[in-house]
Amino acid sequence: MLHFIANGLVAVGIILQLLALRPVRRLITLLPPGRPRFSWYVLSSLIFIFIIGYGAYIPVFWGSHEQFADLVVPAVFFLGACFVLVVNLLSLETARDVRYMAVLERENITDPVLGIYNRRYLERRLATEVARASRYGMTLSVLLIDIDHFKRINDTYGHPVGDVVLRGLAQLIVNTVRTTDIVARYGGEEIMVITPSTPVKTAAQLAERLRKAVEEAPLAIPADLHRELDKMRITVSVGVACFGRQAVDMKELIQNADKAMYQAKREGRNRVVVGCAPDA
Ligand SMILES: Nc1nc2c(ncn2[C@@H]2O[C@H](COP(=O)(O)OP(=O)(O)OP(=O)(O)O)[C@@H](O)[C@H]2O)c(=O)[nH]1
Repeated sequence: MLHFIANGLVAVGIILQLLALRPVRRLITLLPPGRPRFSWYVLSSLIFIFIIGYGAYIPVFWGSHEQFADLVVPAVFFLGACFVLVVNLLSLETARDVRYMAVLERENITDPVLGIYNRRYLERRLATEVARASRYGMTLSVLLIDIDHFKRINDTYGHPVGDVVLRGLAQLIVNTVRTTDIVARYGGEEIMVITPSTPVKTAAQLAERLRKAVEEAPLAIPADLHRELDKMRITVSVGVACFGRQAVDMKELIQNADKAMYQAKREGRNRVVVGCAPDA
């Protein structure tokens, strides 16, 4: 009887270890290549070695379980296998939760139409950048970009085409600015670019480069949205503002960018207006 229990515990331990390999395999597919993934490969190799060890135990100690104390080792083997299985299942569940939370967090800060950061993130990030610029005496500029006569596009071709144009513009801006710049939707058809550690002269040059890039690169319109229209030319008006004497906080920075952008509209659109002194 003892002999049966001992070998039974070890045999179930083998099955549990084999089952424990499944969550490890799934976990590995969730992880990007790198050290954690490699570590899980190492762990699955260790489980293989355990399985071989368990398998070897049965024939080696066959018939040697005569008293109750002889069950200690098989019991430890069994509990060890339970432990490995539970840890692997929990690790998989945790990895899935973390991944899900990362997706939620990304969705929470992303505009669903434009695919860039949303207003919530913009405000949080701008507050951080203003605090950093103020604390370390660094330069900080923002660009407010608004599509000219966007209402006409919506009215003529419909809102879905308007959405595609907005998305195309957002992508063009993301591709034109530095990776350290932050591109976010400020409002309806307004996009803001935060350019940390950037003096007004450089920000103005970037604004002009963006304006020109938009003017020169017609945005593609998918055939299923509009049969006759495959490309759309748009222009933008850009307001530039900088942190410093004329804007001592986030509110003033946004106000100045807004004022400069509306001045660009008044002056005929498709232009850049810099709303701060050249030495800022
Ligand atoms: N398709 C689409 N349109 C939007 C979205 N958000 C705002 N709009 C539209 O953007 C247009 C903004 O129009 P206006 O503020 O009058 O400005 P405009 O026609 O661009 O003219 P100017 O800015 O003066 O050059 C409105 O028609 C809004 O409905 C959006 O997410 N998708």
